[in-house]
Amino acid sequence: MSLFSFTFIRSAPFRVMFPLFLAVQVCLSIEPLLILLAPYESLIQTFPFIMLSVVIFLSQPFNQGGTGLVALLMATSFYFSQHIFGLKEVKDLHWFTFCLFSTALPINLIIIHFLPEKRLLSRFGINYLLFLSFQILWCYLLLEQISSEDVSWLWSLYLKPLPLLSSSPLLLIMFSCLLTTASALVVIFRNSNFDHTIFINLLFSSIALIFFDTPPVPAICFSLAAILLLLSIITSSHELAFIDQLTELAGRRSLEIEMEHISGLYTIAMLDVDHFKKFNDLYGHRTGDEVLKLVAQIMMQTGGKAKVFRYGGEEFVILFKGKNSNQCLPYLNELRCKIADYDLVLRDHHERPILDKDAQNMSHDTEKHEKVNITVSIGVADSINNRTKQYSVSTDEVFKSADKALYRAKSGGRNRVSNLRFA
Ligand SMILES: Nc1nc2c(ncn2[C@@H]2O[C@H](COP(=O)(O)OP(=O)(O)OP(=O)(O)O)[C@@H](O)[C@H]2O)c(=O)[nH]1
Repeated sequence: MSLFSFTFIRSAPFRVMFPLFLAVQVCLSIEPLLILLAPYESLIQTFPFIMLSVVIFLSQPFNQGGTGLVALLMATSFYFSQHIFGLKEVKDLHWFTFCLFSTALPINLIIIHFLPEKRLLSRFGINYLLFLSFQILWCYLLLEQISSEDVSWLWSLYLKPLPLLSSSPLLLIMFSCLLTTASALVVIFRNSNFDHTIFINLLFSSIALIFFDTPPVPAICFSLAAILLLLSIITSSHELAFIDQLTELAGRRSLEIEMEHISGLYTIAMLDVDHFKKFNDLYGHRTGDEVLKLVAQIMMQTGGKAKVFRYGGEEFVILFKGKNSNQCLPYLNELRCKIADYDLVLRDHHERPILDKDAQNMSHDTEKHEKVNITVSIGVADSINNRTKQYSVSTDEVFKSADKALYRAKSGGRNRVSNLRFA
């Protein structure tokens, strides 16, 4: 996996470590940052709004409504924390309301995470915006009602800071850090785009809370969160366009782009799951999907620096650059054997929908052991013209040859690799 590939940027370690690295850099460089950014104070205060507005705007055409909602929440929180409640004398009513907002921000991020539909202009999005307005109104009314004595009482009991760490109440910092840690674990174990979005915002709002009285640190934190949100919109759009959602392999569009730029010596292998229609009919479409995922996982381990793509349906393509088809055969035979030897344990075989006559003849033993084996056929061709010995075969012709070889593997009895050089 290359350091600059989208696969690396989408990986769970990168998604957790990169924002953490930036956050640590901010914490360690506060003094130089204060000096460096002093002349640009007003720009720094405006920058989060500019970036978050860009995120809100782009979230709509890119169909990333959840990210738009989060950006709107971050912009609202930044506005209230900096322009209304922030930096007033400690322990007064404004400070208390700032604490309320600091608690509300992580809670709201979690609420957005659990919204069933995360589009800004949907029933849930609009209801959520109403709920957000209600929270602001509630804070306003509370501020009107509560007295300084009440705040002092709360302060002495619950809102004590740890001066060595921050002027913010320790309880709030702990709450925020706990949610951030939990969301980092969710990214590590599940690694969805939206988990990542929530993690970024929890992390940077926690840092902003710790350094709330050291401008421009909160503005830097909100700006970094916005920049990472933008990056997240780009990577998830790339994912939708180029990655197959079921198998998580590169999709057909990625293959087309790869083939537009390919030249010289290369080999194409087309792989097709045998009797997959019967498999679907026998065990159900959902089990069929699981099989495709499994085949994809095994294919990802193919040796010889192979690049693996889902071509469509139950067909996959393997690309070997710099190798002729003979050099690729050992890797392909190893892959074929690995798939054939894999004992697939079926969990819901009782729900099988159709038992057609041919399907009953498939090699399975599900009644006793709930185990089944699948096989694949592979057709191979390379870019060497057999007559001239030059790498002059067009990509279309290599594909046609690989397809022909696949047909030969199927008609030859399946579960085999057939090599066909273009002549
Ligand atoms: N579960 C599942 N099935 C799919 C998917 N895409 C295509 N299929 C099924 O794959 C089957 C392909 O069947 P065929 O093209 O007839 O080929 P086959 O049954 O594999 O037979 P041979 O290729 O001759 O061995 C069809 O039944 C499709 O419905 C998918 O994403 N999930």
